[in-house]
Amino acid sequence: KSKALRHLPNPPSPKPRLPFVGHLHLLDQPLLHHSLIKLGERYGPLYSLYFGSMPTVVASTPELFKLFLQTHEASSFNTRFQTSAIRRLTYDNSVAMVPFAPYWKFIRKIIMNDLLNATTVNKLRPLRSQEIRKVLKAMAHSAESQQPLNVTEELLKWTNNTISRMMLGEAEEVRDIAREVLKIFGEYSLTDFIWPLKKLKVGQYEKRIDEIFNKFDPVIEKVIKKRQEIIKRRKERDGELEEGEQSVVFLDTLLEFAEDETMEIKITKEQIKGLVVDFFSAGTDSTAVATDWALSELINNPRVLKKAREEVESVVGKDRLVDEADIQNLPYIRAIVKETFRMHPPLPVVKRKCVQECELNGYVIPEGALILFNVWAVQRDPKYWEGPSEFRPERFLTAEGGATSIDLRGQNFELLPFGSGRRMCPGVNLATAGMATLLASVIQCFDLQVVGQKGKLLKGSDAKVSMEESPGLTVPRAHNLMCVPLARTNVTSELLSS
Ligand code: HEM
Repeated sequence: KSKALRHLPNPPSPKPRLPFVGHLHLLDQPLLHHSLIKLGERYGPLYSLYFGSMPTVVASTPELFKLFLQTHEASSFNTRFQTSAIRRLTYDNSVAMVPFAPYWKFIRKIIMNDLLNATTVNKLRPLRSQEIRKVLKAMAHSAESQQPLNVTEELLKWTNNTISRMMLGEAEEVRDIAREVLKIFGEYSLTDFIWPLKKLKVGQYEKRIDEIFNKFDPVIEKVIKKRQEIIKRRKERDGELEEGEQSVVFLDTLLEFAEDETMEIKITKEQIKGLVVDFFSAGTDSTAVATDWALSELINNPRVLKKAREEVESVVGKDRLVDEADIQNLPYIRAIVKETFRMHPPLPVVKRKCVQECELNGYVIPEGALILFNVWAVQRDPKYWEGPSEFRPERFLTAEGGATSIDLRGQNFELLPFGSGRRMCPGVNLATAGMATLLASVIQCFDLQVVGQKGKLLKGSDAKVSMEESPGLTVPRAHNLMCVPLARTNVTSELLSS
């Protein structure tokens, strides 16, 4: 501790702290957020742990979130902690992980102004609509053949295809290898916390990282070469697009910036590759998992589904498919999205790193500490939410049916599924718009009949989906959502013939 703060304690901590593992043995639940809640019952809303040799501080009230992510963010909590898998597979250039330094500012500005800004995202609306139609088409096929559909898998394909096409102009090859990258990001690597293990490289973890890297790199190199050719040809035609060519491809934008002498920083190929991995890892599973939770809640809450369907039918009708532009007129659907993120944040524990020692609520937060914000706990806390374990979208609506002022943009500290502050998620609009459109389209076109574990259709009050969680990079439902959709509208037959 510095001299100025020496008189202050660290947040309370369990005793004893064991050699090498620190307090890791106390994480005795399969999911981190549940272990942290259990420890919080004993040590309060702000406490410290050692993950191996890594000092870790856990916070779990909106007031604390605000202190960390607003009051002290700029000076102390502006960076994240990265594992060795993330470092290697993002070419040590993940925008999500790099320190709060000129490169982060530069690339974050590009993301906000040139990639995920409203105009660019709008230009890609037809692409997103095509990808939603693919999901609906798979449902229509399943409805016709009466063969169960793995909806969870379709949703993952949907988000991977969407991000892949927006980013690279194509989907297939990169998508599969990107899934492997994500899988290893999600694995809990003890080698990163317990230093003797680092030397032993236990569990072949590092070897697998290298194998995945060696598989991923040539694929992305090939895509980059292809895009460079396309950019060259386009320049020769004075910027005119080829027949059927996508109007925006993020990779093209980035490659053009790399050639642009007037840019304040010259972005390198490694940095571009890092950003590609970032968008896959940040934007695919998270959106698919959240949508899966939402559909499951709708299946388990027929009252909510009925109300949502009434809204879609009165605003859009039955003769045309819901479009992303309709979402602004569907407040109940938007409330369903918020309620899903409240109950099932795909990242239940938001992580930051303390880069400068800091006093907070009478305690010292040490430099280098990993900070864990237990967003899941706050979003289910009866102190902040009435009937927190009930799926009730109405809580986000006024008496007149409009939206309340609580949103997902990091200003309401009791609801932070996308984080808050300077490093808040830049994909919040893209993710919520896509999710709302997909939900409204499914609600409009199908009834999802649930298939149970034994492969039989579940009927009446048995037609419920398990809400058990499973661990990973994001927190998905433990079981795949298997359904036989039942077509509700003529739009479905049009889907099959398209
Ligand atoms: C349901 C979907 C999503 C959820 C729940 C989610 C959640 C989050 C959270 C909690 C953070 C950390 C925020 C913080 O530390 O305050 C984050 C960061 C980030 N997200 Fe998302 N995200 C989602 C979708 C997306 C999408 C679609 C993209 C991009 C296409 C994206 C790109 C990023 C990036 C680049 C960062 C790092 C930002 C930085 O460090 O400056 N996310 N996201």
